[in-house]
Amino acid sequence: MNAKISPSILNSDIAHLADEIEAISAADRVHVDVMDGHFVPNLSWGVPIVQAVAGVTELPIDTHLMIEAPDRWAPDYVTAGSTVVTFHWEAATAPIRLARELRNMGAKAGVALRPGTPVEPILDHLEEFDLVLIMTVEPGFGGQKFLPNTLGKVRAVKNAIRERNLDVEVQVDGGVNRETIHEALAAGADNFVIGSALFSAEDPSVEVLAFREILS
Ligand SMILES: O=C(CO)[C@H](O)[C@H](O)COP(=O)(O)O
Ligand SMILES: [Fe+2]
Repeated sequence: MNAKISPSILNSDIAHLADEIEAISAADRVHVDVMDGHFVPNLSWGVPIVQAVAGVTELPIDTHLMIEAPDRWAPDYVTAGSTVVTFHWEAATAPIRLARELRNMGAKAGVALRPGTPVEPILDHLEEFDLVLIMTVEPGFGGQKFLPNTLGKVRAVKNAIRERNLDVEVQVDGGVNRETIHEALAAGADNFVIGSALFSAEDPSVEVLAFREILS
C-alpha cells in the first residue's frame, strides 16, 4: 500500500482556508478534525466546513469525528462530502452497525482509538473498517508531542491486517513531523495525518513534497 499524506487543517490559517488547501494539493487527502467540546475539551467545526472544503478541492476529505454520539451524527458527514468518516470506538454505541451504515452510504469507514484505549477489541472486526486511526497524541488539540508508546498498537493492527491479507489503512494522527514519521512508518503506519508540521512550515506546498520524499 502506498503511504498517504493527510494534512490536518486544524492549525491552518482558517481565514484563508481555500489558499491553505490549495497549498497542500499534492497531498492525498484533507483531514478535517471535528470536535464537539464534550468528547474532547475543544470545539472546532462541523458539517458546513466539510461542505465548504468539498467545494474548493478535488482531494478526498478524511473527516475525523471527535464527538459524542457519532451513531447519530456521522452519516451527515458523508452527505456533506467526506470520502472517509472516522469515529471514535470509545464514543460509538454500535460501532459495527455504524461502520456498515457509512459504507452503505458509499463512504469509507474509519475507527479511531485514543492513546489509552487497547486495540484488542477491534482486531476481531477489522473487516468492517477501511481505516484504523491510532491516535499518537490525546485527541483535542494540534501541535502536541508525539507519544511513541502508542506504536505497539500500530504494530498489532498492522500484523493482524497482514496475517489476514486485509485492505485496511493504518493511520497515525498527532505530533507527526520529519523526525517522528520514521518511527510511525517503521511500526507499520501507511497514512500520516500531519498538521502543525506542515502548516507552520514557511511553504506548506514544499513541505508536502519533503514528506513525500521521506515516504518514497
Ligand atoms: O486529531 C487531531 C487532534 O486531536 C489532529 O488531527 C492532530 O492533532 C493533527 O495536528 P498535529 O500534526 O499538529 O498534531
Ligand atoms: Fe485528527
